[in-house]
Amino acid sequence: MSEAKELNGLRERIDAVDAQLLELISERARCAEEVAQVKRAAGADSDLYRPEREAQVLRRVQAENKGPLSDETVARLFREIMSACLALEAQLRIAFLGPEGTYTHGAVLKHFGRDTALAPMNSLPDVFREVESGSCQYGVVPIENSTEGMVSHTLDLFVQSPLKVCGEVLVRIHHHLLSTHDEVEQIKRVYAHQQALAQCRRWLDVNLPKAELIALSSNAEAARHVAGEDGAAAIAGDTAAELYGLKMLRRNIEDHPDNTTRFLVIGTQAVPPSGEDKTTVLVSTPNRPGALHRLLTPLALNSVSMTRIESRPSRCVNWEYVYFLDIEGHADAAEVKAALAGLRQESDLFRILGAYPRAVL
Ligand SMILES: O=C(O)C(=O)C[C@]1(C(=O)O)C=C[C@@H](O)C=C1
Repeated sequence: MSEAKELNGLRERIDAVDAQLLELISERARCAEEVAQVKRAAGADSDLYRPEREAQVLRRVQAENKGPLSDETVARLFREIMSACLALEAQLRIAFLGPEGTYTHGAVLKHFGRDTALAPMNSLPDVFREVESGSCQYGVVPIENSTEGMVSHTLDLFVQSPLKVCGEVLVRIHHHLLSTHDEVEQIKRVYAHQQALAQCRRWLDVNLPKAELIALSSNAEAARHVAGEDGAAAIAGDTAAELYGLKMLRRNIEDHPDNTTRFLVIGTQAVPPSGEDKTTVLVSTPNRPGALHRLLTPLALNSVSMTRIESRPSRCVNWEYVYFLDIEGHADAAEVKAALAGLRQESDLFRILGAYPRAVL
């Protein structure tokens, strides 16, 4: 068979599959519209977005995937299908630390897909405020980075805010050298956020030892800047490259390849169990010997695993601290409930910040 004939045959098969896919995706979208009607009839208008259900759908398609596409790719495709289906039910507005093109913007797209309205904010307090006021239903904020540690500003904002944690997003931070030029040799100046310059220090020393390094307020700002400047490159991620139409001169130039940032989704919704969940609590204890030990004992007694503990000054009394605990399991699960009851007895301040699905993507 000639190549053209073989290609034609395969393309006919692809066309037929696409027609079926379109029919099935449309059928799925019609189901989502009906789901919205059922929710509205039950008065559950505000909770059209269901994080626990989305996590279950994504986990199921990954478990059932037989290839050749990777589990990650299949989940990403279904992420976008669900995002489009949800957009038929309601238009979500998501606040995040802007400008567009930041890694937080990347986290929003990864978690919610592309069918939401974006509300880039100038500061983390603005993100909390937008969600508290109801202008945005959800917000996405950075909470910790595997090399830089906690984002203490975010933790402090939780102490004052009534908002809940509705989800988590893990984003592998890959820094790329972006430019309008084709060759690294053409680059005389490199713009990026101070942290990104530091995280690519070794690569820059070896590959662009003579380039001037200029710190800007964000990597996205750097990408926007170089789009119009000769001899310049920015260090930024995929989202910024796409947004500003820049070429990837070199990919993954970070010195530590497994640099990951964890983001939290904040909102007003209490999320039911998804089957694989986490709970974040905020507690404080009086400052006396053995207080922290006593505080954590109920977790051990109920075989509940703590994955993280962070302390922050309480800002009410000098040398008194509040603790943020991440524990495995949903706050409604029997053993977690029992552990939290014990914890509550040992603490002055006790708040469940949220129980939410473990990150899937
Ligand atoms: O199952 C629901 O509650 C739906 O609204 C449907 C659906 C989906 O497309 O699968 C859409 C949005 C929700 O966030 C969860 C799932």
